[in-house]
Formats: sequence, C-alpha cells, structure tokens
Amino acid sequence: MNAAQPNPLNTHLSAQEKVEGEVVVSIKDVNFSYAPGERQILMGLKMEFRRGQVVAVMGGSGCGKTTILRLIGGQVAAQSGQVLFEGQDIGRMNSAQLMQARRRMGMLFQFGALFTDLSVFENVAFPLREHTNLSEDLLRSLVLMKLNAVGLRGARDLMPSQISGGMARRVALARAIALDPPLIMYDEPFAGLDPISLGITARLIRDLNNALGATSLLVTHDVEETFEIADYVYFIADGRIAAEGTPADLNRSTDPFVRQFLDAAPDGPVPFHYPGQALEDDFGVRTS
Ligand SMILES: Nc1ncnc2c1ncn2[C@@H]1O[C@H](COP(=O)(O)OP(=O)(O)OP(=O)(O)O)[C@@H](O)[C@H]1O
Repeated sequence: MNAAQPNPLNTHLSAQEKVEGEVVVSIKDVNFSYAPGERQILMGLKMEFRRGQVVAVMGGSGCGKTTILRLIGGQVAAQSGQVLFEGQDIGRMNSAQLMQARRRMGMLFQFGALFTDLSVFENVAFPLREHTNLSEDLLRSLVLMKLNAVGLRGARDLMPSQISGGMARRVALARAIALDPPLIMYDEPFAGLDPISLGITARLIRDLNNALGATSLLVTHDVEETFEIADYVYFIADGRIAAEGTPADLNRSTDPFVRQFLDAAPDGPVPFHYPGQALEDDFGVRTS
C-alpha cells in the first residue's frame, strides 16, 4: 500500500505505534539513583505497560514506586537503561519533545491536589486552556463531558473547599483525563479516602481506562481495590521486581514476599526491624 492510499483502519496509528505494537511504556534495564554515589533506588528494572491495561505498581514505602512515575514523566533521568514512551526514549528527549510527550500523559498526583482558587469547572478546564486553543464553546462541552464521566457535572460551579475529599479526587481524575491521554498515571489514588469513595474511585479508574482505550499505571498500597481492577501487578522490593503477574496468579502465589504483602504480615522477607545492632548489645545484656 502506498502513501496515497492510507489504510482507513490504521489512520489513527502513528508509524511508531505500528512498529511497537501494544506496548505504551517500556522500561528497559533501568538503574537509577538520585545523585552520584548515593543509594541505588532502582536496579536493572524491566517493566512493560500495554495499551488497554490497568497496571499496578506496589511495594513498601520508599521502594521506588513514585520514582518510576518520575522516570516516565521525564522529571528524572536514568543513569543507564531506557524508558520508552510510545517507542521514544524519554531520557533522550529535548525539552520541546518532553513537553509534547507529557501532553499525552495524564497525571493524578498523591492526594490529587486541586487549585483551591479555581472552581471545579476551571480545574478541569486548566490543562485544556494550557495546551490547546479550543473555542470557549468546545472547551465547555469537553469539560462537562469529563465531569459527567466522573458523575460531577452538577458540581461544576462549586469551589474545592465546598466538596468532599472523595469528590475532589474525582475532579482530579477528570482533570487528569482532560486531554484524552493514552497514558494515565495515578500516584496513590486511594490515599485518605473512605471505603465508599475508594470503591468509586477504583471503578472509575477502570471504566475511564476502558472508555479511553488508554493505559493506566497505578502506584498504590491498597491490595483489595487494586486487585479488583488491575490486569497486571508488579511488586517492587529493594529496587527490583520482587514478583509480577495477574491478580489471580499472585493470589495463588506461595512466594514468601507476595504472601507477606497480600496477607499484611508484619514480618517476613521484608523485616519489621530496621537493620541495627543486636538487641543484646543495645541493652547491654549480652552474656557471651
Ligand atoms: N528527590 C530525592 N532526592 C533523594 N532521594 C529521594 C528523592 N525522592 C525520593 N528519594 C528517595 O528514594 C527512595 C524511593 O522514593 P519513592 O518516592 O520513589 O518511593 P515510594 O515507593 O513511592 O514510597 P512511598 O510509598 O512511601 O510513597 C526513598 O528512599 C526516598 O527517600
């Protein structure tokens, strides 16, 4: 087929997407530390995030989950290895290319902070005003569609101080998808939510991902909700993948790390005690 006869079924796919197939983000052998000579946060990390999937990244506090989001968003760069977004190496992009790439990534930050001096409507309109030149009419329709998708069209004129935490999270979700990004990254989307809002937010993440045909990457500690909606889960420990698989695979796993995490056991491969002197030495009761 020549260029004059485009395949109508493929016109929405870039050449790169055709080459890369289904993988939206690929992390290849990434090593990362925040400064030269400092502790390695990620070591030989390999991950893939595919179109249409909700993928969760889980693990204990400080294991490097948010750092993975920062690498994909290009806020930090790996010392070695590659982070590919739609086939392009994020670490080698100039600032204009990075801006372009970030427009195609929706981000819901920890606690989904809204701009407190902007209405619900203007919070969702913000990325559209920043990144597009849409007419006011079109912008209004898009914002209302996004708010409708999260069940908050009727709350458009309220200020953030007038809505609950669960509603605020949903507004932040609507803002994250305002530009119809192919990749949506959520950092602790369930933090601080009551059980009902938590369930609603989890369902929305799944439904919005399906409706947009996007890829969602979820950094979270909430096993139950995450396992309800995720297609695939990575467990990180000590800068590496400790376990990975579908929720069903992981639920069946007998791996001690997976069991400790899923059964919320205080001790196991991840020790309860921070490394230190022996108890006997600290209390001066060593006998030999
Ligand atoms: N800007 C920074 N400079 C130096 N070290 C940092 C920086 N940001 C994070 N770290 C360290 O890197 C490690 C990984 O941090 P990261 O925020 O990725 O962990 P996390 O798994 O998201 O943790 P949590 O679940 O507690 O949010 C931590 O030990 C943290 O102290």
